Amino acid sequence: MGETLLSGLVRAGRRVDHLLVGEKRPERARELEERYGVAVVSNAEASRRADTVAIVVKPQDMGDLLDEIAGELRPGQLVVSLAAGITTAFIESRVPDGVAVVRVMPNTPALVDEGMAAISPGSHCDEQHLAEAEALMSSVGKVVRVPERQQDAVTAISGSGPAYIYFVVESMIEAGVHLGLPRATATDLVVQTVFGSATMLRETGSHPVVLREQVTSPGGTTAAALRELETHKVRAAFLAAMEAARDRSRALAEGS
Ligand SMILES: NC(=O)C1=CN([C@@H]2O[C@H](COP(=O)(O)OP(=O)(O)OC[C@H]3O[C@@H](n4cnc5c(N)ncnc54)[C@H](OP(=O)(O)O)[C@@H]3O)[C@@H](O)[C@H]2O)C=CC1
Ligand SMILES: O=C(O)[C@@H]1CCC=N1
Repeated sequence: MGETLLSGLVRAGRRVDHLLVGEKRPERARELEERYGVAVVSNAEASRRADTVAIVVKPQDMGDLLDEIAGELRPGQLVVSLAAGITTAFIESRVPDGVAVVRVMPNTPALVDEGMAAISPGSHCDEQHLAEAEALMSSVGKVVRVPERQQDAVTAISGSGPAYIYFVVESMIEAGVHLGLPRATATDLVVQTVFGSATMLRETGSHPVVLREQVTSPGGTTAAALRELETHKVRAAFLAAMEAARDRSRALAEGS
């Protein structure tokens, strides 16, 4: 996710001499320097020199990382965390008083500038800090502001969401192959169908039920398929899956 954000900032025209990357593995540091022309430095140096520090380590590594950089941070600086589950209160408790913290939940379509990010302010954040975080994430897609109490649900919906869509795509391609289509044909059909459907949702603004009804001819093929999806409780499965993701996000906050 960190490289996705970095690549988006570079694509969006941020000056590479205004970006610093903290990376601990030397071979990975060289790779990032060569690929993007950015300076890769220690986490401590990046934290000392940057006005905005974006943290994109796993939630389980967050405590150690904050302990490593806390001594370099100063009041007024902005820390933007992209980690699932980790609360602004947790970060604020480990950095100097007055450091502003914004919690962000991004997603991987940021790699093609079609990301969806939700941002929430911590307790020392002013409008300027929030606007800075918004500008950062706007480089790679759409941004909404949400109260922090909604971030676990956001994580379950849009943070993990791309994986559910890929799962559906994968399942439809497999079904196409079962029905006798060449795999390449099935893949083209499914990918364009998902892309076209998403574009219709965004461009018409119509409710998905309305769009679904337009496809569903009386007594036709779609009605036959949808009845099977209901029989197999796919709607209930989606609800259970997203509750599980929300609960996992909450548990990450507790360090498990
Ligand atoms: N993947 C996704 O779709 C999304 C991820 N996120 C969040 O983004 C964060 C990263 O997730 P993801 O990219 O999937 O995970 P990855 O494991 O791919 O990336 C985490 C990176 O952090 C590096 N890292 C760990 N400790 C340090 C350290 N002390 N200093 C510098 N780098 C360090 C790791 O390096 P190494 O490999 O050497 O250990 C690794 O490259 C998580 O908090 C996740 O919740 C949020 C939304 C979506
Ligand atoms: O699976 C995860 O924990 C991360 C957070 C959201 C998407 N990926």
